[in-house]
Amino acid sequence: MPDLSTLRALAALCVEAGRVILDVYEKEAIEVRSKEDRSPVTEADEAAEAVLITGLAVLYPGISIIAEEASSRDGVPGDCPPRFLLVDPLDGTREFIARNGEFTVNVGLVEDGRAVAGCVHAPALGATWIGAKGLGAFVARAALRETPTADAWTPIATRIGGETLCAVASRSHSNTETEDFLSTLAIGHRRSAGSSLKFCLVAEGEADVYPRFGPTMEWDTAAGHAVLSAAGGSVMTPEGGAFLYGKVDKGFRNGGFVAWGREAG
Ligand SMILES: Nc1ncnc2c1ncn2[C@@H]1O[C@H](COP(=O)(O)O)[C@@H](OP(=O)(O)O)[C@H]1O
Ligand SMILES: [Mg+2]
Repeated sequence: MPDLSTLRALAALCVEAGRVILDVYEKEAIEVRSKEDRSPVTEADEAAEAVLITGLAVLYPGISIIAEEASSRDGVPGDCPPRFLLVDPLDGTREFIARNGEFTVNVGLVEDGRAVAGCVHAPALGATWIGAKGLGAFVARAALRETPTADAWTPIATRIGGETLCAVASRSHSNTETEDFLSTLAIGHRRSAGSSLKFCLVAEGEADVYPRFGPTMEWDTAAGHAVLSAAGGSVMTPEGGAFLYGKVDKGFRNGGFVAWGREAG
């Protein structure tokens, strides 16, 4: 289990990766390639992942890392230990290309199938969220490219939904299952957001529920999941079971989930 100083050091590393991303974001033209699965990738994804892999080897020596770009290059590993890190260096590549600022750097720590600690950093928003089981969740807002100081961190917590709920859903990916699910709830307000920022909106008490029935990979969700759980929320399978990590047999692919501002059960 990490302590607060390790978590802050993890945030500093994510901000460092974010600087590399902003270097590309601020260029006049962003070069975009298509990966084998036809999803977009840019030079920022690869450069940021290299920064994270180097830094994580120092912060978490000896801990296996499963990262998006390495996995799309070399394939996902055929097994994984009980404790490992999931890295998505640039979640929301479509938002990055659209230049709407809603992309994030994500590092999540998994122990025995559970997302227990994580950091989500939004380089173009200057916002960083951290959280860990037993430590709580925190946000820091700083100038772009600046590492948050130790006193910049404010505790965050989910809210108890009122009569109607605020739902948050993907800006780029939705489907009829998501709409069908939302139609079963008393939704008073809807928001869209790209990437793992949706977990952070629920973690900060700005939304109550984030349903996702479209495909995601484990590295897309572990960091945001850890922050949300530490803030008092939960992520469940659509059937109400625990949403787990290390799904080697599924190639680290997630099924659908519903993220809530309240605890499981
Ligand atoms: N068909 C698909 N298969 C697997 N993952 C998908 C997918 N379509 C979208 N995603 C995942 O959804 C993420 C974007 O989420 P959102 O729509 O909430 O912003 C993408 O992250 P990347 O941008 O890191 O590739 C990608 O991993
Ligand atoms: Mg992603």
